[in-house]
Amino acid sequence: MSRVFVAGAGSWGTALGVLLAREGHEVRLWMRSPDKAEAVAEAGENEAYLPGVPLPDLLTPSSDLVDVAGSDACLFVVPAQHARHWMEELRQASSEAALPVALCSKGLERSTLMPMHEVLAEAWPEARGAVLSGPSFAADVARGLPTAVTLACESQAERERWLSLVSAANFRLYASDDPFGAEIGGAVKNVLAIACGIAIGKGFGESAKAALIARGFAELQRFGLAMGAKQETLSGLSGLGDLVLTANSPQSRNFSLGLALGQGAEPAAYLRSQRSVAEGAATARPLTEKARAAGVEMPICEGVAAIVEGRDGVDETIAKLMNRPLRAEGAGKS
Ligand SMILES: NC(=O)C1=CN([C@@H]2O[C@H](COP(=O)(O)OP(=O)(O)OC[C@H]3O[C@@H](n4cnc5c(N)ncnc54)[C@H](OP(=O)(O)O)[C@@H]3O)[C@@H](O)[C@H]2O)C=CC1
Ligand SMILES: O=C(CO)COP(=O)(O)O
Repeated sequence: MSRVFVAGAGSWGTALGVLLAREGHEVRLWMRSPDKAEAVAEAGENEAYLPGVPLPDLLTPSSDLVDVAGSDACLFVVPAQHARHWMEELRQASSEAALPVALCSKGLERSTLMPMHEVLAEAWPEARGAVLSGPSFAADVARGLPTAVTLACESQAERERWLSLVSAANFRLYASDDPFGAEIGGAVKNVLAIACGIAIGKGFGESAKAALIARGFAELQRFGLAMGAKQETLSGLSGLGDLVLTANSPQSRNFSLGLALGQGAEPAAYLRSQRSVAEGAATARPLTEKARAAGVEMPICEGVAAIVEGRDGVDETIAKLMNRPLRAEGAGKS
């Protein structure tokens, strides 16, 4: 039995906390609001983010960051744009402990264009980072449905510890030594899922969506390889696997955002109306900036960035994509 601190009590943090507590681990599920922690404890359920899932006795909701100090490991599940601040707070609360931290958030930091493991290295340098990412809707995992994800970490010993800590009967972990590749897949697929939602929202049909998935995956690979990710990671669970899940399901917040935009919703108003996070909206611009700086073309992601930031309309963006010069297929350069 281990003591695990789960930082972030949205749907994914809650589902992971429930999973670990069902496996017999002692879980602190941290949320920033003391009132919410009290309400969740009283209800025995996180009604706002994961309704209908009873919290096991071994899971304690808490708003106290100092609980991280006595923990054996930390799962970090705070949305990407708020990650740095809370990593710094956790560092302080843990007295700069060299704690194993599995990054479970999927996005790039807008102000620095950094993936989460680079943010962690700056904000909490003593922490021993790993990445947990793959096709896994919180509600599916909480219901105990069969799921498989990637656990990526450079140290083999650390990987093995994570595998034995987080694996459960219906939650299968595959090990990888490529944390950067695992993170890239999760960040890029969210942006591509918005594009697929837009296509369905516009009524373009399944053929258009399949084309976006295939050409979007070419973008994901181009970008990932240029950044040093491994091909096998990009075409594994955390890359292709998560793209297939997210780009095909209204259960995805990113796909749903795209669906609404395709049906005419105004991006900023839609995003303001949602309690849940659609990480692709914030990641689209840093992703395309990073790609441009590396000389990598990502026309679909560029289009999504322009739409979610209100720089271009859906119809103009689609016309630009369809009128690009004809070229050979393949991940290639463009
Ligand atoms: N849901 C899923 O199926 C999966 C999600 N992920 C990833 O997990 C991460 C968390 O997403 P998810 O659990 O779905 O989140 P949800 O959309 O379910 O909930 C949003 C969470 O963000 C918190 N939050 C909002 N603003 C802040 C802030 N300023 N500081 C700290 N916390 C804040 C909210 O807390 P509050 O209530 O206090 O506002 C709430 O806990 C994302 O990166 C997502 O991509 C990964 C795999 C699966
Ligand atoms: O990352 C996810 C599933 O793997 C969840 O996707 P959404 O954030 O789009 O809901």
